[in-house]
Amino acid sequence: MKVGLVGWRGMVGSVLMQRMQEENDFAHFEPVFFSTSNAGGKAPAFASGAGPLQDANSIDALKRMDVILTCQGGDYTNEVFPKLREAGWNGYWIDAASSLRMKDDAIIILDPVNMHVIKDGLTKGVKNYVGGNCTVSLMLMALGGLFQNNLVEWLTSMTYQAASGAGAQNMRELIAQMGSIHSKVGGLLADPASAILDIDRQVAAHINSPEYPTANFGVPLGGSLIPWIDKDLGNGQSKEEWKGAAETNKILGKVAGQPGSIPVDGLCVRIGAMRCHSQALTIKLKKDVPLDEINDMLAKANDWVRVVPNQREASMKDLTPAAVTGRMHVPVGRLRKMSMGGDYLSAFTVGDQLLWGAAEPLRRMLRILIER
Ligand SMILES: NC(=O)C1=CN([C@@H]2O[C@H](COP(=O)(O)OP(=O)(O)OC[C@H]3O[C@@H](n4cnc5c(N)ncnc54)[C@H](OP(=O)(O)O)[C@@H]3O)[C@@H](O)[C@H]2O)C=CC1
Ligand SMILES: N[C@@H](CC(=O)OP(=O)(O)O)C(=O)O
Repeated sequence: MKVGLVGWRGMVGSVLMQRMQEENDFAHFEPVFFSTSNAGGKAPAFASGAGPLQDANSIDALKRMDVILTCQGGDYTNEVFPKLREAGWNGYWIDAASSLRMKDDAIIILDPVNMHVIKDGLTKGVKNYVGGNCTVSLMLMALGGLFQNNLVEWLTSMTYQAASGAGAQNMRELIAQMGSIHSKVGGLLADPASAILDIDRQVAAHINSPEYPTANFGVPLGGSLIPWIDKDLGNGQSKEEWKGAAETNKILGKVAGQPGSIPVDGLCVRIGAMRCHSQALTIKLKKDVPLDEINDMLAKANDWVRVVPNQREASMKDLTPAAVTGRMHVPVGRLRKMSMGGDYLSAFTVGDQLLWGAAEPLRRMLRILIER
């Protein structure tokens, strides 16, 4: 099987390549590396034997692939995908970008949660498989057990999303912002006798000054937060918030707003974490199920979810971006029945948005195709 890899040196692509090496994926297909900027250049060193980089904008070169896996981004997909299909290419398209997610002829892939939807799509001849929004995928990995047991009447998700979701330049900017705060008040900080309100005054003035590096986020993130992610839909909702219902339901084989669908809504916020998205969830259950049964269902749902006991020490140690960054497991904790009643469940979850939130579902889809 010839697999064309596009976007492999970007941030999502690099995480994907790392995971594919760890899982020995390259032993199972013939990789062909593409580039939008360096056609003819050398394939990456880890892919010994792969030929020179192919032109990612050449429909002729792309047409020779059985599968194309792209992390190049939505603009690339919008530009190349329609031309490729118009040219009669009938291969499998696996994509990290959101462009095709809601199309009728595309399936959103998250196999630990929706293998049945993926298998059904393959049987019906669907050729387009798209990774879900990171926040949605991570929420479903954490709460899979509740969905499997048809227990969710509705849910709200209040998010704490990392800088990585906005891209590599934004991660760099967050660090630059943190460093610039420190360099501004480093002298005062080193003096134990300095007044904290003097330090605070200088920090506040600095993060609101033109000196503070905000070219990518547009506003301060370090020392602050940004209560809006993605486009403004004009109805008070951000596009990131809209994806909650639209994508959750599509992943589960339902259609948001239609009978049988699950209402999902919330508020998406960017915070100064590097690459882990966190979410505080309020879940309205269809019935009052005892907490120990809920813990059990959640823990059994897939191999990556980890139920963290709802205790102070465990929550502070295991349920944070710092503890989860770069790791495959998806902890869920702070589980308790809320004061509104036994059918209201509170939860908090954290996940690496570049792993299960972006790269992992793609490589697993490729293995599903290879192993068919
Ligand atoms: N960031 C995220 O959290 C998520 C992103 N996605 C999707 O994945 C897409 C790609 O995102 P992301 O990986 O963050 O994008 P990047 O900007 O890191 O990479 C995209 C492309 O930029 C080119 N590029 C130019 N300069 C560099 C450089 N210095 N280092 C590496 N690559 C460079 C590469 O293309 P070339 O080699 O052809 O020059 C690369 O494939 C997004 O547009 C989005 O659709 C999906 C889920 C989450
Ligand atoms: N929007 C997400 C990242 C992302 O790329 O999402 P999507 O794949 O839905 O465009 C974030 O900013 O955290």
